[in-house]
Amino acid sequence: MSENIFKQDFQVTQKEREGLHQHPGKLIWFTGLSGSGKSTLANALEKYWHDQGLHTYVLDGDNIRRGVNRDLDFTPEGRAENLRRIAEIGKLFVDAGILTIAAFVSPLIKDRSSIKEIVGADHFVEVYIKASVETCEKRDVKGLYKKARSGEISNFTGISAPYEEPKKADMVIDTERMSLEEGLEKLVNQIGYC
Ligand SMILES: Nc1ncnc2c1ncn2[C@@H]1O[C@H](COP(=O)(O)OS(=O)(=O)O)[C@@H](OP(=O)(O)O)[C@H]1O
Ligand SMILES: Nc1ncnc2c1ncn2[C@@H]1O[C@H](COP(=O)(O)OP(=O)(O)O)[C@@H](O)[C@H]1O
Repeated sequence: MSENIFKQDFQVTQKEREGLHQHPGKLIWFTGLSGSGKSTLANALEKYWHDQGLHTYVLDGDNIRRGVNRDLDFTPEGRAENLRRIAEIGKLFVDAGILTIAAFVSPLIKDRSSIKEIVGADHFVEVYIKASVETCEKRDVKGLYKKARSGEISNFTGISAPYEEPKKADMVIDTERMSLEEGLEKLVNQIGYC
């Protein structure tokens, strides 16, 4: 099948789109436990950049799983396919010259390495949104930890499924030690673009 499919090039290139936007296309990848602060920080970062006139978009776990990836579960295979598709979607957004923030638990090192490979290291920034299981469980924003403890939800990251901490993240935002404002400031200063 794939030997009969050819890459089609178009006149307008990624570089030209980036030139028009006056910033590069990037995939800023947030990984961390449920409740660590990924969505909160993604929202704050997009709002900050958008207000500076930059071209942005957020890909978020819950939203993608309610739509394009609604057929996938939380088994290791389901998560790997979820993340593979998101990496391909992220690659398209980068090609469109957009500063894209992806907020996914993405618990396994091997899956995060594959994402980086698909998107390309030059366009990829890995950010570990760090908070302990204990803190996330205390926050329990959606009541999912309670359900995981009672066995109502299986394969729940941090409780009944693993989370592998990044060993070499480009950036770490520790939401137990930093306020939302401090986390946002660190992201903006270290990633740049404004
Ligand atoms: N079993 C299990 N484990 C982890 N998370 C669960 C699970 N079941 C449902 N949820 C909710 O789904 C959100 C995580 O989806 P992701 O696509 O980010 O997960 S993954 O990257 O494929 O591991 C996650 O969103 P966040 O809380 O925003 O992280 C949860 O709300
Ligand atoms: N420093 C912080 N940075 C981000 N969120 C924080 C911080 N401190 C507390 N929180 C709270 O933690 C919760 C994180 O929830 P959420 O952003 O939905 O996490 P995730 O998307 O990782 O599941 C929110 O209720 C948020 O207000």
